[in-house]
Amino acid sequence: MTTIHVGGASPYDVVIGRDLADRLPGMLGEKVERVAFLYAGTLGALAEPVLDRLVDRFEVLALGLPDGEAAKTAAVANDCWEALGEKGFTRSDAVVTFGGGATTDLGGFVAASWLRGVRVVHVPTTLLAMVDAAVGGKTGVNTGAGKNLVGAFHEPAGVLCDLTLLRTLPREELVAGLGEVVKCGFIADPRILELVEATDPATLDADSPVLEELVERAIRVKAEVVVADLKETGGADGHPGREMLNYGHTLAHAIEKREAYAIRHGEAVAIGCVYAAELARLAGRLDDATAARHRSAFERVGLPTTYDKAGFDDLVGSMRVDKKARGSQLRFLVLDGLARPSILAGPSDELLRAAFEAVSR
Ligand SMILES: NC(=O)c1ccc[n+]([C@@H]2O[C@H](COP(=O)([O-])OP(=O)(O)OC[C@H]3O[C@@H](n4cnc5c(N)ncnc54)[C@H](O)[C@@H]3O)[C@@H](O)[C@H]2O)c1
Ligand SMILES: O=C(O)C(=O)C[C@@H](O)[C@H](O)[C@H](O)COP(=O)(O)O
Ligand SMILES: [Zn+2]
Repeated sequence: MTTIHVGGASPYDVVIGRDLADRLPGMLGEKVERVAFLYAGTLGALAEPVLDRLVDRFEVLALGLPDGEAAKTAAVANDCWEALGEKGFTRSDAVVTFGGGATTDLGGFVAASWLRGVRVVHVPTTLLAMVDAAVGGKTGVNTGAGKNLVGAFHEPAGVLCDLTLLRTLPREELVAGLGEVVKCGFIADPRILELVEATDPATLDADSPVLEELVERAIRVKAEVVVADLKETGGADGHPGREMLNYGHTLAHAIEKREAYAIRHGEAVAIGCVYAAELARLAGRLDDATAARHRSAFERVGLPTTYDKAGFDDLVGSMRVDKKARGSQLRFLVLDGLARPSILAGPSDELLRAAFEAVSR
């Protein structure tokens, strides 16, 4: 078992290991009386051991949520608020989330907004949620205009990454999670890329020690970044700060919207990172070999690196509501080299299009 401490004004621990359900009540603390257990509704059987531990110690309100991205709506958040209101949840009560990143984002947002903020502990059940969504306090829902446009920063009181929960995760979901892991390799920890390149991707499963190392490394990357710049206001000396975690996401979120969320987030991130690498290469900021390594690393684990050529105009429209945009200016997180994140502000239409050609099919 490994514990990664995430410092800052509201510090917490991310515990990574196996069969961790017994640790959950302790993470909630002594003062909590009632717990709202917000879980992905399709995962009832998987949630049972965790729910049992909660029922032993707390009064529990269990709310099954719609599966995946369908949970990330204002309407679902509202249903949760109404349920908490009916039970009279107070500020000394807490939320526990159990599911993938869509569940932790929605549940985190409910916790952030109920009474302006109650404790939340995340129990992520996908690789993606373990290495990314459950850590760092970004919570939120989608709107008609795009992804994650309403939300709040609300750090968890703890995160429990029980790798045994990944045993039932479909292969494509595990692969999607590797998209965010490989992203961390490019922005901050090249050892991640070496591990991915040296390992047969088929062996990366819930019981793989290499997967465990990848999980730990990706969480360390995220923890270090969010401690330095929780609210994404930027780092010192022009360093992009937390925006570095958004590598590949400008295009990724636009693709997800265009696909009505039928593409997995991690898949879209892979395409988005290859696109960002092409932008940087064509702008003369990234060498050819590192750009090519993007394509090979994401493809090696089974992720897509190309997208429908016809989508360009629609995607550019959606990218304009990306949170990194300022006024009419698009801003992209790019690399000036391996693990050297920086910002490309106001790229020309020609550059946007040329880079898109390189990822088009
Ligand atoms: N807040 C953040 O910092 C952050 C970071 C990255 C991603 N995200 C968000 O996370 C979401 C993507 O998360 P995701 O990839 O986990 O997708 P998801 O939550 O949609 O889960 C994917 C699918 O896996 C199923 N599933 C989950 N755990 C399972 C298990 N153990 N066994 C069997 N099936 C299981 C779910 O029911 C769902 O159908 C996106 O909405 C993305 O925007 C947020
Ligand atoms: O934690 C962050 O910061 C990230 O950007 C991590 C991303 O992987 C994640 O998908 C996040 O939800 C994107 O946030 P958004 O601010 O672009 O909505
Ligand atoms: Zn992401």
